[in-house]
Amino acid sequence: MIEAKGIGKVYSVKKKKSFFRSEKQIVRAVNGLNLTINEGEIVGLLGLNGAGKTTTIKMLSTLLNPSEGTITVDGLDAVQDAIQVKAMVNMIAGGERMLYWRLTGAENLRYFGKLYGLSGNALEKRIKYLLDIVGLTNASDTPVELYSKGMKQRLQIARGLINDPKYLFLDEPTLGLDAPVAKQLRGMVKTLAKSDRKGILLTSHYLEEVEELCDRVYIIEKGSLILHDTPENITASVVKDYHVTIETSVLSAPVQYRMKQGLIGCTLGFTENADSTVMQIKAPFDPTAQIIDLCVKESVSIQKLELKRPRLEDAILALAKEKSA
Ligand SMILES: Nc1ncnc2c1ncn2[C@@H]1O[C@H](COP(=O)(O)OP(=O)(O)OP(=O)(O)O)[C@@H](O)[C@H]1O
Repeated sequence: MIEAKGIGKVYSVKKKKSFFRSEKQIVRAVNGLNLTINEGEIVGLLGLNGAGKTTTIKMLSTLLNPSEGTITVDGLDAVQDAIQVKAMVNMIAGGERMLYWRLTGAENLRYFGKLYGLSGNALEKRIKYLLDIVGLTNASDTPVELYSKGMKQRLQIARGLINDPKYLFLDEPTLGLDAPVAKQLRGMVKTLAKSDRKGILLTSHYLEEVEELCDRVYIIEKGSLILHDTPENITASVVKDYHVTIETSVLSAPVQYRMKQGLIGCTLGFTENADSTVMQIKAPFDPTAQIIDLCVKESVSIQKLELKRPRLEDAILALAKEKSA
């Protein structure tokens, strides 16, 4: 398990006051953060730009020392035992950083493998295995500058796995990727956690991705934790309403009345068209089954039904609105 206790990071930056004078300024990027990542678990780290996500990941991956607090990785201290900890973690950033474009895919992995002390047969076997699992075997001898965005990102994943880390930090892994490529990558991330039992920390601005992948989510603002729970609980605690829009055969006034009576706790609105009625239902629970039952009972034919359930995105937007009010 990775356990961060009360971690903080303070940057000292020089700000120019005039042509001759500059002044030291303190930026508190992370402030007293507690966080855990277990094996086989995908944990999300969310926050607006500048909230402190990258700084947190850099501290967890030993690239930066915390100014305060402690980080342990399976009981080892990330500062005192940094060499052992480095071998157990790795980071994959989205976009096109951290790869050498003139080198081929295999050459990139060879370079990074050597940085982790791998060599000879063991390194070649690892490169072959990784290129295979990310589907780049046929492109292994092609320079990375000729790769598509999706291929580069798959190579990034292979690079992040070169030292077979137990814990992986993914900073915006699907940034700028087309929907099918992003979906394929999400599948890979799930397999890494659920089959290979790696502990994963993920930052992403795509909240649907976070909702799909993450077991737990930390939301930070200005370096401090504001919420920590499962995506389902966060959504349920902030957004209460389900919205159903249903288009049916024309509903007479008595049927509309019985619908209102039957859907206890729901708010209903009706719009009459020439040959159909559109019902809009708002409810603090998913009312779909009840609506269908009522339609069957009243011999009403359903032409279209659309359910909008509360989403993590709605919850985050509501939280942001609450904070700025
Ligand atoms: N090297 C640095 N020197 C000084 N200040 C920094 C440095 N790196 C980050 N900061 C500041 O620390 C704060 C947190 O930045 P950080 O990059 O960790 O946030 P983030 O949540 O990853 O943001 P984004 O989503 O934009 O990547 C910001 O105010 C940023 O300007």
